[in-house]
Amino acid sequence: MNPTTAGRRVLITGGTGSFGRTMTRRLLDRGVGEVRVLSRDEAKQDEMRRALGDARVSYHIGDVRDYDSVQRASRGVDFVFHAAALKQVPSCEFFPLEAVRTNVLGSANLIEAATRNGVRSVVVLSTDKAVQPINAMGLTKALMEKVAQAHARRGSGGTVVSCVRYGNVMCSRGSVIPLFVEQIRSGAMPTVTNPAMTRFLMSLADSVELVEHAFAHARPGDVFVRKAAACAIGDLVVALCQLFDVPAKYDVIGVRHGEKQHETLASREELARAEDFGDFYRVPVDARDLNYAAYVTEGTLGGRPAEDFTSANARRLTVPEIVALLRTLPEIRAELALREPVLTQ
Ligand SMILES: O=c1ccn([C@@H]2O[C@H](COP(=O)(O)OP(=O)(O)O[C@H]3O[C@H](CO)[C@H](O)[C@H](O)[C@H]3O)[C@@H](O)[C@H]2O)c(=O)[nH]1
Repeated sequence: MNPTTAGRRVLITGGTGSFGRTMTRRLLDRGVGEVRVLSRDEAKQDEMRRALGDARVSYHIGDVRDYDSVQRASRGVDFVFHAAALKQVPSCEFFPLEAVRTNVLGSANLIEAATRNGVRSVVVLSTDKAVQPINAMGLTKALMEKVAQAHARRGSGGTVVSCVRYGNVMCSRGSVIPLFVEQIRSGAMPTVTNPAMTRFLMSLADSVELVEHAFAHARPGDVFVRKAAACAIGDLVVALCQLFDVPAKYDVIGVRHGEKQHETLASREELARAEDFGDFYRVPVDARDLNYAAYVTEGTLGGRPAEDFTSANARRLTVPEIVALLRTLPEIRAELALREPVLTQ
């Protein structure tokens, strides 16, 4: 990625979020010409502006729901990382149309504007919840992927649009690890929905690496999936309790709206046509055209479908492995340093 973004102009939608801030720093380190941050919240932009203090970053207030916002923000841009989304599962359950507006229509706006503005590559951030979705967040992210793939099938006029699918990004805003840490810090019992529930775990650095991989290798309509490891939520909370040296106890509160027991990063149908990159899968778009006979009466011989790739059958992290992983996270290291400086040495 290094040689190609140097001196270039990059737009990050949802740029003040965890991903956006990390990606911006990375791009600045690599000599990017300009990073445009597009987001709705001026306070977060101001905070980011003061934290970075770099004139190569410009801040644009706007909303991907509004075509004019993304049209203006993507003008003259070489590459786009599309991270703007409604991504909290419970809130999307209550406001599904809001999720449609941001995740589906907003993404369609962005792809259209980027194509018209001659952007070379757009990487769209998706989630494991988009596979065999059961909640509004996952359903809208699945449709977002479909919009990206339909764009690829139409012939993209030089703009390569690809998707990456993450699992849970550890310590991202509003996610469970910061909540558990806060509960442990305040002496409250961690609240566990279901200890046997499993999730793929990724660090922010892993997620940025996946986007960079997509950026470097994408063909139109590709979906990139990292072969992430998973953990049981009960093990995650036990690992945190060990790390902070408190008794491993928690309250079981029951599953929230729209939650799955296990997540799926790639379906067996996708895996049957996926290309194995070692740490990643590349799932190419099904590029057959609308010649119905080809797949209604004639069909295509495909490979034998593999199993789905799920957080239940992925490599399961043990408690000591989760402890080791948590220790690598800057947020956890900072928290440990406050409590017991010796632990971080
Ligand atoms: O008080 C709580 C809250 C959550 N959980 C559990 O912890 C796990 C992780 O919950 P998060 O809220 O951190 O994450 P979700 O899996 O619900 O969804 C998250 O991961 C997604 C990717 O799969 C998206 O990134 C999404 O934006 C983000 O909220 C889940 O099994 C959940 O049931 C608890 O045990 N106790």
